[in-house]
Amino acid sequence: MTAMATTKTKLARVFIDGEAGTTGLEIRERLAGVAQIEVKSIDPAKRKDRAARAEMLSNVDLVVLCLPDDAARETVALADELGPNAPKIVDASTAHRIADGWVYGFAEMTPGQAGAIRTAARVANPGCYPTGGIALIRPLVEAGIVEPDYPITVNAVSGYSGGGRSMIEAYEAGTAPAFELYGLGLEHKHVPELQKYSGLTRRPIFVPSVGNFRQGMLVSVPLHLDALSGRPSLADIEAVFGDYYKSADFVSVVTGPAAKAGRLEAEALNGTDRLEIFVFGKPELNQAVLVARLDNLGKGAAGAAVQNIKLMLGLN
Ligand SMILES: NC(=O)C1=CN([C@@H]2O[C@H](COP(=O)(O)OP(=O)(O)OC[C@H]3O[C@@H](n4cnc5c(N)ncnc54)[C@H](OP(=O)(O)O)[C@@H]3O)[C@@H](O)[C@H]2O)C=CC1
Ligand SMILES: CC(=O)N[C@@H](CCC(=O)OP(=O)(O)O)C(=O)O
Repeated sequence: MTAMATTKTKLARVFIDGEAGTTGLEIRERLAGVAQIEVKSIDPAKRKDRAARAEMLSNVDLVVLCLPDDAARETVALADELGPNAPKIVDASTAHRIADGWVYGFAEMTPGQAGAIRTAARVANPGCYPTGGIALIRPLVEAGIVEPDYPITVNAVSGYSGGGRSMIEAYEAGTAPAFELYGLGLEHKHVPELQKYSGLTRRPIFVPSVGNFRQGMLVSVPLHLDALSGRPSLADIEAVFGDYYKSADFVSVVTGPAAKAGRLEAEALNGTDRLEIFVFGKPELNQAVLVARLDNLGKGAAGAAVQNIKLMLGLN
């Protein structure tokens, strides 16, 4: 008999804590297509059981937290108890986005960010709205066009899946409004990460809204060009974005007729992990509106999480 051993590549083991939730399901679907990853599931009856979760943590290479903030903190505490045997962590909740010891999981944010994610043990996945806002603001702050203390306003609209299971149920039962502004107390949970990673010293005003469509997102930033450093033209701003994202796989700058049409719908990137940037405006008025379009469940959540998981496991 030929002694030919079958060589089996070792798969990376990933546990999705909260795999039955909105974000967990999206991540699970995406990981099903990654040959080098084996997703480990917990007995659904034990999904909130501390001992069962601790046991799972000790048997995987990476855990993704798709949980409310308090439950995410609890899983991190369980991982801390494992010391050097703790798995790597990607946290999709808001709990650790500006916390020390965590790397912010927006790979295109700076030239070094993908490298930082690659070597990190703990990565905080960005919020959906900050993904759009930071993508628009940070390049202009770094280019010196937007001063860090410029009074920035960010407006945004999201599909209702952004609100998780309870909001999805309310919309699908027909009990939610067709459209509403919210966060009008100006304390939305995304403001701290939006400010920090955009590089702003002045707290931005953030006005989110939600409409009667399942997923899709537009994040917009109005600017008075004559109040910016160097009074840039629309073309100058487009050029900054074009250069900043020239090597990015998932972020692109849309120019030409689409950017001149003067209107934009929110659902065009649904089902993708991409983010598009548009520069609208009228030179004679010295006014511009920058817009980021993304799928809140794609680049705004699960797409970014899978991008981070792959980087952390050395798969891209
Ligand atoms: N929806 C979105 O667009 C985005 C959401 N996020 C973040 O991801 C996280 C999850 O959100 P989302 O998927 O929308 O929420 P969902 O409400 O859809 O899902 C949350 C999941 O967590 C489970 N869960 C709740 N408490 C515990 C616990 N103590 N132990 C174990 N499992 C628990 C829930 O189970 P059960 O229902 O049985 O209680 C449910 O399966 C949140 O922190 C959210 O902020 C991040 C980016 C985007
Ligand atoms: C429509 C809606 O309610 N959206 C959520 C944000 C969803 C999201 O991506 O935020 P996290 O990643 O921080 O959960 C909200 O405004 O709280």
